[in-house]
Amino acid sequence: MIQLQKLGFAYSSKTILFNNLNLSLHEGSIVGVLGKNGAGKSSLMKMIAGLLSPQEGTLSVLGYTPSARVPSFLQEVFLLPEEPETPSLSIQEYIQAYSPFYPNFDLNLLEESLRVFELSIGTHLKKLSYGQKKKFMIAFALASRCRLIIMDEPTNGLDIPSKKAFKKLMAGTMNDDQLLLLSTHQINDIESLIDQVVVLDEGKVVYHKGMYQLSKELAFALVPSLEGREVLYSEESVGGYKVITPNQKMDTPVDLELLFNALMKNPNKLDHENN
Ligand SMILES: Nc1ncnc2c1ncn2[C@@H]1O[C@H](COP(=O)(O)OP(=O)(O)OP(=O)(O)O)[C@@H](O)[C@H]1O
Repeated sequence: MIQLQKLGFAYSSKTILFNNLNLSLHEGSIVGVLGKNGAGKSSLMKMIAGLLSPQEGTLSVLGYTPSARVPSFLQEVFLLPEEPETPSLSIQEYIQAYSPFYPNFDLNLLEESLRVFELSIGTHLKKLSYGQKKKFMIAFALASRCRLIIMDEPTNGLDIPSKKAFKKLMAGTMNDDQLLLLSTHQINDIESLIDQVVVLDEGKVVYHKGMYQLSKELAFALVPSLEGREVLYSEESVGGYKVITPNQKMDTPVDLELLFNALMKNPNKLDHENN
């Protein structure tokens, strides 16, 4: 669904953001995009949605060149930015005004999501808090039933019950012909949700792997000492060391935060896809 080849992008000649970026993503997945501040997560998402145009390489999304922004492409791609701007309308009016852009819009799903998020359809958007507005926009994005849904930091501003509701909604509503791309620093919010992880660093994809494959290859544990172990990465922690080791015996839950820290220290240490 998304193919990036040898992509190059710079906001100015002094700051090259992407240099030879390669990535291939297919439908039927929920993909988490991780990276340090300024790694380019939001820029990449904007590029995939056609709001920025790469200066080098090729980018194809659903068979389209995103920056051409043809209507049939825009109907199938929903980008929810980190700070969504909403017009001065009630939730009901917003739905009436914007749902016709999406041919597969699912009003039942929207109503169900509003119920889960405890939002009322008659409320004016200007009266919503930041987190409530965010929840409405998440609900609307899901209800668009676009084939590609992109969410930049979706859980930012959500309280703990809402984060739980978010995960439940995401896991229960995505179809096999859809791709959900999430960027976040809130790794714990997406750990159990995503089935692929992409890590950006220094203008490149330094890691891209399915969570199942990851748990087959690597083990994550808390151990009292490092002695006598083949350790790929370790971090001191309460009670000993958090370690990543080759998985030789059994699958352990993936600790994405530890994986991310390990990749930031040395992207080559873990098995990587340095396209
Ligand atoms: N409109 C812009 N003009 C110039 N530089 C920009 C612009 N937008 C972003 N940048 C720069 O591009 C780099 C990547 O920014 P981007 O917002 O894509 O990163 P990010 O990974 O989403 O960061 P964060 O995690 O902090 O949200 C940063 O160095 C940023 O300063």
